[in-house]
Amino acid sequence: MLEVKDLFVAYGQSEALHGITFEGRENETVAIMGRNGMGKTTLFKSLMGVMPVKSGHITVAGQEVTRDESFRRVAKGIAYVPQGRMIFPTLSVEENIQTGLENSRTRQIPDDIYALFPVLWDMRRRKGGNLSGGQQQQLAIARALVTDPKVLLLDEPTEGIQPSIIKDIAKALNEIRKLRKITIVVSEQVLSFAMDVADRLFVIEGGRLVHETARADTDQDRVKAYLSV
Ligand SMILES: Nc1ncnc2c1ncn2[C@@H]1O[C@H](COP(=O)(O)OP(=O)(O)OP(=O)(O)O)[C@@H](O)[C@H]1O
Repeated sequence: MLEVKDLFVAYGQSEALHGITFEGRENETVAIMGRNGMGKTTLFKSLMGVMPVKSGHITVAGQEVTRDESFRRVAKGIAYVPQGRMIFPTLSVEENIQTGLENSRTRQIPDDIYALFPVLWDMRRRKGGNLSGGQQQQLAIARALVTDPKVLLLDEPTEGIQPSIIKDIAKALNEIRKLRKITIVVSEQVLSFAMDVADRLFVIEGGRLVHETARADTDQDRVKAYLSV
């Protein structure tokens, strides 16, 4: 569903990704694990078209998106939940979700969104900025989902979120995949969360994927060693 082939990305003269290749299959969740500064955010920004690609290819459901602007990628089926969530603090929860519907014919929020995140229904008139970190994360996921993506990208969804809520987010991601059979790609530093949601795990280090493992075969100590400084 998502194919990434030999991706090179640079900040000016400084190359940050040195040939990333992986795929996310239909109805599969993959986790990209790595410490701060290893290239997770750069990878997600280049998948979403926020950062240009130097060379390589990105395809979604067989369609090339490598040189597309972000809004075209959304139309072709990618949705993005950025690091730090980036919700609109002064808009209501409902309005925040509707910003995801900007290019669709209806402003109607599909019922299954509130079924996935009942707390957002309870809070639909509140300002986004008044929600807790975990609720804002759910809001950011809801906003991404209304575009009906084939591929959902989440950059460090557990960052700054308390452990009990991390479990709720894992549950929601598993539910989303079950209902929609989409591809989910999540970047993470929390191994227990990745083990809860991902079918396959990759480790990124210094802008390269250095380790790949299926969940069932995961040597957790080995992955932890990559994640510790
Ligand atoms: N705006 C920038 N200009 C130059 N170099 C950058 C810039 N942003 C990131 N980098 C470099 O690119 C590399 C990858 O950074 P990136 O932010 O993708 O890492 P990350 O794994 O997402 O870390 P974090 O968890 O802190 O977001 C790092 O070496 C970083 O210093």
